[in-house]
Amino acid sequence: MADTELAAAIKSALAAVEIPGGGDLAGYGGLSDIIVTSGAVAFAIAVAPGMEAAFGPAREQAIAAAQTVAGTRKIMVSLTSGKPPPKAGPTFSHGKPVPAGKTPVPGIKRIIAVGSGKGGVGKSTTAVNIALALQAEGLRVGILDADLYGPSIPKLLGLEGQPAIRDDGIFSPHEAFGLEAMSIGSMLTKDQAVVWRGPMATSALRQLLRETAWGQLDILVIDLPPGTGDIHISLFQQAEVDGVVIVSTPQDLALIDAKKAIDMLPRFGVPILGLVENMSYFIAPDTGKRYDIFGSGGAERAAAEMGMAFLGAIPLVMSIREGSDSGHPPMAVDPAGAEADAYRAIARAILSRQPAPAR
Ligand SMILES: Nc1ncnc2c1ncn2[C@@H]1O[C@H](COP(=O)(O)OP(=O)(O)OP(=O)(O)O)[C@@H](O)[C@H]1O
Repeated sequence: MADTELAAAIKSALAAVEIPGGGDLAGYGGLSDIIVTSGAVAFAIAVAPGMEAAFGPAREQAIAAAQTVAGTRKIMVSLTSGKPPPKAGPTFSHGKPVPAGKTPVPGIKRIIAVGSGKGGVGKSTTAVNIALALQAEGLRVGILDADLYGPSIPKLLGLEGQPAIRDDGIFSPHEAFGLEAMSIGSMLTKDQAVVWRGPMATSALRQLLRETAWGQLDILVIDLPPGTGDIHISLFQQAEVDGVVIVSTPQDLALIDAKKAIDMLPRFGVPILGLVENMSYFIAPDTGKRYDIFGSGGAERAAAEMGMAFLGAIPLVMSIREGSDSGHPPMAVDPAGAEADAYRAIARAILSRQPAPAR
């Protein structure tokens, strides 16, 4: 079945799902487009603030109904709270038409998200150092840890304590190395497990993004969770993300995962800025000799095959691991070092594709 036919069949199946207040999901104005990829089906249900729990059963039934027609594809349904999107007509933000449901985040000119196909490839480390490298280019930069299931920004930036909350309930972000930083991780006790149900995670993301006093930022870097899921869908549907950077290691498996991760982006209208190859090669600390331990050029070839830009490669070096794991990002503590050069080159490649902040 073609993707459009499958989307239509899923929409018909959603007619069997009752929603709070009467009526069915297929006819509900808050139902987003149904996005079908080779491995997944994704859609969102916009509900009024406070109605997330009431819509929980409808979400479960929607997943079950979609699964009956979608075969082995993974079904991802998120509840987004806020005003249901208007039924017709584009809304306008900063002079540009934006798809229904997306609203700008006040004070933030551009949003760049950093994602990966799977965990452990160094996505968060790369996000932090790219944010610092963008700052080194003279931009005001913030970083939001959207990896709600495994937040690592507090460790990477050495954030201590909880963010302050103003009288009006808005978070004051942490300041670290000149970055404005927010992470759910700094609100958890050490080793506390994060168990979110989908709607809770998406509303936590909305709060972190929209109820933080970011000030005026040229760029907000968002560290996404690995893979694709509720958080990605929720973010891409509520905010205009100007581009996504995909981080991958050279191993083939990770690259296959990365391909899956990027497959869904164009369907949300989110541009892919390009691929960063992390832990690309190893420089022996004693001899300075370079070893392409996983083979070389895999990510660059994969990027070319997928028709996207190759933004650069970061070596596998002990100083990155040690500095990152102790809250001393190499880009901040050794801006003249070779590692910083690699991150700076990537930041410049990003800016060359996303020139001056336009909003
Ligand atoms: N270029 C590098 N050289 C050496 N170590 C690195 C490099 N990049 C990341 N690391 C290390 O790899 C580990 C995983 O990195 P990181 O937490 O950034 O990955 P991630 O993809 O964000 O993982 P998760 O999916 O768990 O969030 C960390 O210990 C980090 O210090």
